[in-house]
Amino acid sequence: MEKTYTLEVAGVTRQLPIIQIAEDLSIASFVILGDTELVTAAAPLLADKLPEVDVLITAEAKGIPLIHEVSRLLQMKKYYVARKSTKPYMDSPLINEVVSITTQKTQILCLDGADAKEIAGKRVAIIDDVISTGKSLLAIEELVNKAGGHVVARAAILAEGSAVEREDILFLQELPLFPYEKK
Ligand SMILES: O=P(O)(O)OC[C@H]1O[C@H](OP(=O)(O)OP(=O)(O)O)[C@H](O)[C@@H]1O
Ligand SMILES: Nc1ncnc2[nH]cnc12
Repeated sequence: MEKTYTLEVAGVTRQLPIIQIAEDLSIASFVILGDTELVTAAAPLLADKLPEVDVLITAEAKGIPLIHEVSRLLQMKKYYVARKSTKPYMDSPLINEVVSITTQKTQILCLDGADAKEIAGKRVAIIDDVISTGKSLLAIEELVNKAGGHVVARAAILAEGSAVEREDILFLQELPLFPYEKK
């Protein structure tokens, strides 16, 4: 039978499948895409924790439903998404490399130049579903800095592994890593 981890967050319980991602490491897979109940339960709690900010930004893909709901609750008319590929409709995108705990090949993060212009000089909150190694967070922060914005908050539903020790992030719940778990 599949091993699972019971996550309780924002009054919602989920059985997360434990998935091996490296020879010596498994994670409890947390996928909020499609999970309306969890996103709508977690977003107001995160929104309450945020300081005053001008704009919100996330990275494609799993942060998108969350940032949408947080933005809606804060009555912000727009949010920003750093994409994982460039598109022909982007105007001079800013590009950075990103490696996350689940990354299997080099990925990029890019911010449309038109969005970058709007972020310049703004107080920015980075929103994500989970912060683990912090590399995705850092890659987004570097893009915001390149755009001339100032990151004033870093928020996620979950802090995974050693991220729970960070004092510069806001989060609702901890998620353990599973080193040397055998299937
Ligand atoms: O702290 P880190 O180790 O960087 O991990 C956190 C990142 O990993 C996940 O995205 P993932 O890379 O799995 O991409 P996806 O959202 O496109 O599925 C998550 O949405 C975060 O952005
Ligand atoms: N536990 C997790 N599940 C899915 N994606 C992740 N990215 C970082 N940690 C993750």
